[in-house]
Amino acid sequence: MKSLILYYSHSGNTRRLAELIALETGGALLEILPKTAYPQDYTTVVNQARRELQTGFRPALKTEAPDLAGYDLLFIGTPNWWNSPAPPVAAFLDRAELSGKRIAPFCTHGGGGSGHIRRDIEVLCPGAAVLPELAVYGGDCRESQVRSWLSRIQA
Ligand SMILES: Cc1cc2nc3c(=O)[nH]c(=O)nc-3n(C[C@H](O)[C@H](O)[C@H](O)COP(=O)(O)O)c2cc1C
Repeated sequence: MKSLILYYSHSGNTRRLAELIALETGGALLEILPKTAYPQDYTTVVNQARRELQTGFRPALKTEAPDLAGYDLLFIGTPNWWNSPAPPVAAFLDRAELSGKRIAPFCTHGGGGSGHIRRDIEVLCPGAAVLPELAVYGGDCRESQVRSWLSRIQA
């Protein structure tokens, strides 16, 4: 079974989790990059993200949509931004044709868990089977946690 691990990461936590999932599954990694990087300053990015999420803004992406035809399982990773997927992830999913795919969401967060990320991904991916998510606190990802999630979702 071929899998692809797509993710956006602002400060590196979700990237590290994506890399661990790639190691455990042998799947390919693809980082979703916005054309304009988000500011590093925490308060600035928090306010920008709140505005974008309130208005449903979709940033332009540097990452081109790959051909997803050969993949049965797509891992979709995002930081928890205001309980939602980060706008670059929503922008990617908005354009992708994912009907009939299995989607495994994963996120990192600052204490709020996965918020409504899984539900938002379901709305963004009509016709896809969205599996239970993995939510990891900050950079605290452990092989054992990833392995038990992978076995739970039969990846
Ligand atoms: C714009 C923004 C909004 C955030 N909102 C939340 C939130 O609502 N709940 C939460 O638990 N953590 C929140 N966080 C913390 C991040 O989810 C957490 O630090 C995450 O691990 C960052 O992942 P990254 O390093 O891959 O960017 C927020 C962080 C940012 C920058």
